[in-house]
Amino acid sequence: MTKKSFCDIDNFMQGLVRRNPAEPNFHQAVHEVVESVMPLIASTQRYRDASVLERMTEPDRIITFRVTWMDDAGNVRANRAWRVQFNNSIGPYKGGLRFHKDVDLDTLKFLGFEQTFKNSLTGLPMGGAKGGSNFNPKGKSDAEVMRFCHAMMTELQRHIGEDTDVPAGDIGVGGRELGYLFGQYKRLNNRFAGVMTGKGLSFGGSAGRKEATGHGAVYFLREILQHRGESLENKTALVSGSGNVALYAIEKLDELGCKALTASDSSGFIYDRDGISGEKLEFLKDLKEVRRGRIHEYADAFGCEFHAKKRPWAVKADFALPCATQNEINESDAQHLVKNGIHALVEGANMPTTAEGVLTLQNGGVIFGPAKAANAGGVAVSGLEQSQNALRIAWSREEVDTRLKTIMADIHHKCLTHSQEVHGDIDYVKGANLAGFVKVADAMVAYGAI
Ligand SMILES: NC(=O)C1=CN([C@@H]2O[C@H](COP(=O)(O)OP(=O)(O)OC[C@H]3O[C@@H](n4cnc5c(N)ncnc54)[C@H](O)[C@@H]3O)[C@@H](O)[C@H]2O)C=CC1
Ligand SMILES: O=C(O)CCC(=O)C(=O)O
Repeated sequence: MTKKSFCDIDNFMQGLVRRNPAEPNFHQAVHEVVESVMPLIASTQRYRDASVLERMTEPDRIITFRVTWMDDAGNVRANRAWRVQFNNSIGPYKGGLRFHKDVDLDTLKFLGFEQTFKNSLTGLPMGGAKGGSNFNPKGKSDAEVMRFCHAMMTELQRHIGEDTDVPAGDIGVGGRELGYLFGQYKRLNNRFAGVMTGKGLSFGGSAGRKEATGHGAVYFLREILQHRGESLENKTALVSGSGNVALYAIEKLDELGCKALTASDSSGFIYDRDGISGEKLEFLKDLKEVRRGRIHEYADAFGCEFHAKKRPWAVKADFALPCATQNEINESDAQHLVKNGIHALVEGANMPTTAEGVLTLQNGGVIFGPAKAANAGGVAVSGLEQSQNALRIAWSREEVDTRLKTIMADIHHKCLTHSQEVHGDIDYVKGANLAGFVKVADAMVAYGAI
């Protein structure tokens, strides 16, 4: 009998789209990886024989469930939630939970798929997963969020465990939500175990986890620049978002001498020509982490520009760090960035640039740091939180930060060694995809046909 060959990208994608209709984000994420890894698969018999790509693009399991909770007015409400356990070849499933009105299976499949490669890049033993709900936290009271989280964990707890699946935060899931979720896990199971990361510092959380994704993205940018003999000092950057990733990217940029000029939320962006730093950054943290207010309040307080319903990509700067959400930089945004001479773009958010946007940036000579590599610092410190929980110890902030810097430098090095030269520059997209792929693929081959 002859064996089937799937080494044609279009053929492979047609099959994937047929099997997963109406999931454009998942198609986009897979296509980018397939383009990078297909030449390697074509030349590597053991990957072809083991059908690694077909298996890697099919989640191990998807759990769908209803979450019923009561709002403050006494109405019974129902939401849909999922956990996509994508691939546990190199470690227990690991990845965040997202609460946002637009969450659907397409979003969580693209995120779980990406997470598998990202977690592999960290060098730590973590598989890939993602979960969440179409629950909209906007405008909900603390008590409503608590009841929702408790109800969600009542089901989710059956499917997670420190050696099985370890969720964390993502959009709409921060310290408050993780506390409610972990508290309910502990109550239902009568055990205090490292089944979640991003926990509060007084109950098993790691120093530096809150800051890790934003700080890590800036460390990755610094690695890119250092490799070229350049630095962040006296430069400027555009940042989108004003949540967990954005706030700590702004903080680290400021610390390393680069002014963050912008921040945004779904209502628009602020443009502060003097840079977001000092008491202004503290105001923004309080506004977003504590008071949960809107971004225009920063402009009201400090007299800078607020652009309603706009994104910051037409402002001139040296670097861009999209840190809000997927596909927030399209082709036309990318053209603005190229026209304004942006030197490098590093993705803090997951897949914030459309496929056309990535091409435009790369063809326009912008150094492009993809999310899998650039924002891996968050999950890396989650991995360190798991290690600390398992050892029942707590490392200092300095210890965690040193390890984070080493991991980000190591990811940069892996990208370089796996990348190919395009347009006279290093292709970090190919480098990250290949480096992430090889480790997972080798483990899958070792296990045989399971
Ligand atoms: N929290 C983490 O450790 C990690 C997060 N990420 C990714 O970073 C991005 C941001 O996540 P977090 O900062 O954790 O979430 P967050 O909930 O703390 O902040 C999200 C930010 O994005 C903005 N936003 C959300 N949807 C938007 C939309 N449709 N249009 C414009 N702005 C929008 C929000 O206003 C907010 O400023 C996401 O893509 C997430 O998947 C990636 C790696 C780790
Ligand atoms: O810390 C984690 O487990 C997951 C972080 C995350 O969701 C991500 O890297 O996108």
